[in-house]
Amino acid sequence: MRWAAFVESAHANDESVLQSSKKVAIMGGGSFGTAMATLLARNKADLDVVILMRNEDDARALNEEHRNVKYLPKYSLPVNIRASTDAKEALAGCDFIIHAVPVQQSRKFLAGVKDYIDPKTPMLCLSKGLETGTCDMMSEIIPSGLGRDQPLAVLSGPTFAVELMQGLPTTIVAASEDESLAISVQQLFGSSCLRVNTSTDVTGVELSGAMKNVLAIAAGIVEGLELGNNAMAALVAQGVAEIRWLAGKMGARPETLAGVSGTGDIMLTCFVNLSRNRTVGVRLGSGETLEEVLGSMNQVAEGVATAAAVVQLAKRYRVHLPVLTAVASILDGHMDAKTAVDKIMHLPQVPEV
Ligand SMILES: NC(=O)c1ccc[n+]([C@@H]2O[C@H](COP(=O)([O-])OP(=O)(O)OC[C@H]3O[C@@H](n4cnc5c(N)ncnc54)[C@H](O)[C@@H]3O)[C@@H](O)[C@H]2O)c1
Ligand SMILES: O=P(O)(O)OC[C@H](O)CO
Repeated sequence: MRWAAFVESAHANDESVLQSSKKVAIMGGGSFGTAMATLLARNKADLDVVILMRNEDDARALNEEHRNVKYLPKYSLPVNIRASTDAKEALAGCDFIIHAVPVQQSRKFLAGVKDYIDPKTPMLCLSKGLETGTCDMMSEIIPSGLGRDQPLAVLSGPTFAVELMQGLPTTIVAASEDESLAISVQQLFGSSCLRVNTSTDVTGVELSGAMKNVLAIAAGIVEGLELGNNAMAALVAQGVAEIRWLAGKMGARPETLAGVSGTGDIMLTCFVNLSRNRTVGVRLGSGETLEEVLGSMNQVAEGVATAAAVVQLAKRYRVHLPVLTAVASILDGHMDAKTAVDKIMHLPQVPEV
């Protein structure tokens, strides 16, 4: 992560990508899709920012009231944001298409819209998680769902949607195997309230964004069980190591895991009550069932589905992940939270390495 003033960059504060862009579509009209749409619309007042929604009533409400009434009702949206339920119209002629559909629904969703997407249009993915069954990352789901390679960047970091809406200072990482695309994303989104760090470590950025959601559920469980601050700090440190062990074996770079999209997002999601994944954990630790928790939420907590994929990957890559595996066991009902803590505390005493 390089925030130093002395870092020379030929691209620093270059707004040419933003200036040449005329239309951007966002697939998925939830809280994060809406927040990132808002940043773009604020960056350029005559940019056509269209959110592709499923529900006619939600789209009409957004167009009439300039608010996302379901997910971010308190915030008024810039007038150059509009909603559409017509995928063909929304996705035609875009400079960029942003993907903000939850991970488990993405493959099917993409197969349904692929014919309306120009194969040359860069896709920018905001979704964080792993697909159950396949264990695929979004950088694998997107080409598979579209049935072709598409220019792709993934965006991940400590970025609560509501704080973006409030214009609070935020940093995100844009990762692409194509460095010039990552730089384009930086130029498109960069502003006085959003720093965009570029990276070519797609695997590192995606895996840390996906696995931190599982760790945040664990942190929430510790909170809900009232196990104290010592336990919380030890749990998160152990979880960070487990993410490093698995992601490292899968090709992630250590400096990515230590950076803003790794440690930064882990700290945010594990320690701050705005996190939906942490909230799931708090409620489970307080004695609610998973059915009760999910039944009362109208937003996605990606860590719930990703936990099972992490267990499969741990087996595939032969790494022992006691904390992340325990989360999956609690979620699938094989173990209660107190037993999981007891089991972890009775693991063999080990050297700190
Ligand atoms: N909210 C945040 O602060 C935040 C921050 C960073 C990343 N993310 C990630 O962004 C992704 C989206 O999260 P969100 O917060 O916008 O979720 P959300 O729960 O607020 O909204 C989900 C959106 O997806 C749509 N959707 C659900 N199933 C769909 C389907 N089958 N087809 C089409 N659309 C469907 C819903 O209608 C809704 O508009 C997640 O992967 C999340 O982890 C969220
Ligand atoms: O609310 P959560 O737990 O889905 O977390 C949102 C973002 O991923 C935080 O960066």
